[in-house]
Amino acid sequence: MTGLEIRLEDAGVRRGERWIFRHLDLALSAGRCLAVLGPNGRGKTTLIRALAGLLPLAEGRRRAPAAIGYVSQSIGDTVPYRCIDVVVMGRARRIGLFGAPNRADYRAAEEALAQVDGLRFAERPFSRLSGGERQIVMLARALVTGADLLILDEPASALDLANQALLLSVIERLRRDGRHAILFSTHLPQHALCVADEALLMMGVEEHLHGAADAVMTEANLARLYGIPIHRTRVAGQVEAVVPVFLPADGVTAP
Ligand SMILES: Nc1ncnc2c1ncn2[C@@H]1O[C@H](COP(=O)(O)OP(=O)(O)OP(=O)(O)O)[C@@H](O)[C@H]1O
Repeated sequence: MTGLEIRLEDAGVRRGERWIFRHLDLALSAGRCLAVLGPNGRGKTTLIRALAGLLPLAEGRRRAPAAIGYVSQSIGDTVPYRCIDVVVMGRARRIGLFGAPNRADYRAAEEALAQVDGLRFAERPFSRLSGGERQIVMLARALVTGADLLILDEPASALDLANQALLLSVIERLRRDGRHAILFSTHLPQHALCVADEALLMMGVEEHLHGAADAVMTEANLARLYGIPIHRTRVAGQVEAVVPVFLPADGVTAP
């Protein structure tokens, strides 16, 4: 374990006159993984940007390490570089303002791409990748920072099922090494159940349910969070899926 910790105390962020969240307390240390859940527009990205130090708090306190591996939700499609160069940019803190990346930086970038099964993208222009492919490259860029704290905004939003599994295995491996703290937002509650120790449910501007993922993500809490009936169902061994309950209006079900 390291002394790594990110912490928010009684934190609030306002957009104009409107509070996005208030009175939010959060602490995450090395070896832990926290998932942030909430419906569209509830404030997950706002919280993540505040945690990453990209948005100021209107009230409360933030304590965070200087180095953060951050993957944003929106990834520009105008970046004219090869993917390997995009990943190397994650070394900027190590390289320094006036330095140039060396062979070791490129080797580290290749290793990071290999970790996410993305080596095949290395020479391709980032701007010509699909949304999911870009997400994979940006994950490699967060890994290559060497930062102990990773903050990932909906890292699975564009990933197919195999790459979702790959992402979860990367998160799980980082969590288990005891050096990293990982915080991610998601619209896929089963991802939280798979790899997160803790979950934060953003129920409302001033209501945040935070606790052990399994304990806080009850069907009742998830139903209240999303405003629809939700089932947690065991699909394989300890693995659980979380599904919305949807019945077609005409009562027809698939054969
Ligand atoms: N730059 C901005 N100026 C004003 N309001 C903003 C700005 N960015 C976001 N908001 C508002 O803040 C609220 C929270 O947005 P945020 O992007 O944090 O939600 P989210 O939970 O991440 O949503 P989603 O799941 O759809 O990505 C939304 O109502 C949004 O319209």
